[in-house]
Order: sequence, then C-alpha cells, then structure tokens
Amino acid sequence: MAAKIIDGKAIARMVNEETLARVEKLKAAGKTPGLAVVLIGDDPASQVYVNSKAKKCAELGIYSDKRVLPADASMSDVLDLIDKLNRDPKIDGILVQSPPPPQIDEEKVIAAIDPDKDVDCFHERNVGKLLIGKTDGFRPCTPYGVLVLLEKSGIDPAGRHAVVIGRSNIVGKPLAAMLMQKAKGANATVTVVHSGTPDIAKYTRDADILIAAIGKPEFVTGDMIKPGAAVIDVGINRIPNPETGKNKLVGDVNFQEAVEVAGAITPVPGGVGPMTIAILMSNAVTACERRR
Ligand SMILES: NC(=O)C1=CN([C@@H]2O[C@H](COP(=O)(O)OP(=O)(O)OC[C@H]3O[C@@H](n4cnc5c(N)ncnc54)[C@H](OP(=O)(O)O)[C@@H]3O)[C@@H](O)[C@H]2O)C=CC1
Ligand SMILES: Nc1nc(=O)c2c([nH]1)NC[C@@H]1CN(c3ccc(C(=O)N[C@@H](CCC(=O)O)C(=O)O)cc3)C=[N+]21
Repeated sequence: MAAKIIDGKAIARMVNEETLARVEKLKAAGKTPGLAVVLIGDDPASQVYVNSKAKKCAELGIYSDKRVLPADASMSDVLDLIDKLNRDPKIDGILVQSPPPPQIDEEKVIAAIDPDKDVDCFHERNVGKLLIGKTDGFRPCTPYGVLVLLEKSGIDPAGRHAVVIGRSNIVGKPLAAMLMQKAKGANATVTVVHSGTPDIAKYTRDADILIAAIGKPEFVTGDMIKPGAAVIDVGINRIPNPETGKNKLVGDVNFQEAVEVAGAITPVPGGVGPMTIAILMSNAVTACERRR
C-alpha cells in the first residue's frame, strides 16, 4: 500500500497565513518587520534560495533587504556589513546564505550576528538555548519545519524511535536535540547515524520516524525503511535527468521505493523546503515582535 504523501506546501501555507496575520497586527501598530538576506558570491543555487526568500517576504508584507557581496569579498567586508545590519533599526532578522566562499570563516560571521536578529538560529547563544530547552526565541528553520510537518500530519513523536541520518550543525544535530526534548519537546527516543556509522540500515529499519539529512541523492532505499514508518526527506540534490538533459531535484530518499513501504512520506520538492522558508518568515516576525 502506498504511503500518505505529506504536503509541505499546504502546511507551509497554513504557517504563512498565521505569519501574515501577525505582520498585519504589527503594521497596524506602525511596525514593519524587516529581514536582511546576505549572499556572498554568485552560486546559482544560492541565488534561487535568496530570491525565493525575498519573494515570500513580499507576499507576507515583510520588508526585505537583499545584500549581494562579490565572490572575492574579504572577511572584513562581510563583518562590516553585518555590523551595519546589526545597528539598522529597520532590520529585525539577518540571514547569511550558507555556504559562503572558502575565504570566509562562516563560524566568525555567525558569531558576529546580533543573537536577537539571528533568524536562522545558528548563533551559539541560540544553539545553546535550544540544547537546554530554553527556546523562548528562535527555533532553527529546517529542524522546526520538520517538527511542524509531523505535528500537522498527526504524527506524534512521543515515545517513538526517531532516527536522524546526518549530524550537521544546521539540520541533523539541532533536529536530534528538538526530537529528544522533554518539556514542550517531541519526547522521542533518538538515534543519530552519520558517515562514521557502520551498517546504517540496522538503525533505520527500526525507525518509526526516519529523517534523512545527508545530501546524498536517493541514499535511503526501500529496504532500509520499517513498514509504516514516517519518512521525512530533508535532502535537496540536483542530478542530471537523462530524459530531458536538464537537472532534476531529488531528495536523500529513493521516493519510488520508499512510498511503497512507508506509512507517510514527504516529497522533494514540496516537502521540507517550503517549511524552511515559512519558519524563517515566522522567525523574522518573532524578532520584530520581541525587539520593538
Ligand atoms: N529542505 C531544506 O530546507 C534544506 C535542505 N538541506 C539539504 O539537506 C541535506 C543535508 O544538508 P546539511 O545537513 O546542511 O549537509 P552537510 O553536508 O552539512 O551534512 C551532511 C551530514 O550527513 C552525513 N553524511 C554524509 N554522507 C553520508 C553517508 N554516506 N552516510 C551517512 N552519513 C553521511 C555527514 O557526516 P559527517 O558529519 O561525518 O560529515 C554529515 O553529518 C542536503 O541535501 C541539503 O541540500 C539543507 C538545509 C535545508
Ligand atoms: N543561512 C542559511 N539558511 C538556510 O536556511 C539555508 C542556507 N543558509 N543555505 C542553503 C539551505 C537550503 N535551504 C533551502 C530552503 C528552501 C528550499 C525550498 O524551498 N525548496 C523547494 C524547491 C526549490 C527548488 O526548486 O530549487 C522544495 O523543496 O519544494 C530548499 C532549501 C535553506 N538553506
């Protein structure tokens, strides 16, 4: 039996509607939330993301300030810009598109962002708060997007075995922290597997909720999934499509196989991606509500 398809676009639309109402309330009080998106270099994939963020801002009435620095920008160019944006009263949120070019030390850039404007939730202060369960402010966009997808699909992680493939600072690690969190958290039993794990399938086959965030096209095959499990595919990979000669977008999960085994599954595109943007917008509005 084929799995239920979790519609990330529809759930993102629900989140965006709530965000729009919050924006309207702020505007009625004379406050317009503002988001700065910083892009260093001209990577085409990054440009697509940055433009879709600006477009969503426009749709929701959020002021957006897109700043593009040349690919050979220096560390001090970037830090000067961050400093300006930190002090700009119109700007509530700052996002620096990842990954930056090699001469830029991403860790230092993130550390320079005012934590109250850190809508990605990448700053060590916000990451630390997340880990100790003090999420009174921002939640990281993609991991929180995953939790909202589960919640709105009626899948409660409490007491279930959640297996996360990948341990990056922006997806796997914060997601594992949020899934295991007790108070106001998902209260799941969490296993994290990664490139240092021999026999990954041994763990994934026991997962009630399986989340793939590795950046390897169609890595998760049908035989790695427990029948009836919820499968959340975070991966965004562009691979050549021999039929059209162009690139196509695939996730970290072999959808064709997985859909036959899983109980519920997110597609790529139209799964986690739209949620990431929706939570980012919500965080920008939260930043405005808190700052002003
Ligand atoms: N939909 C969305 O909104 C978003 C999608 N993405 C996508 O999600 C994917 C993951 O992103 P991100 O976390 O940033 O990626 P990173 O490359 O930063 O991290 C990948 C993680 O997967 C692990 N890994 C890589 N290959 C394997 C393997 N063969 N077996 C087991 N583990 C492996 C790595 O292990 P190790 O730690 O040892 O290197 C690492 O922990 C990408 O496709 C990215 O494009 C990312 C952000 C948002
Ligand atoms: N500072 C920073 N913050 C990020 O949040 C961040 C980042 N850097 N660097 C790159 C990753 C990736 N990411 C995505 C956002 C939306 C979609 C998305 O909307 N995807 C659509 C498809 C879009 C397409 O067709 O390319 C979908 O899945 O339906 C995907 C990926 C955010 N990231």
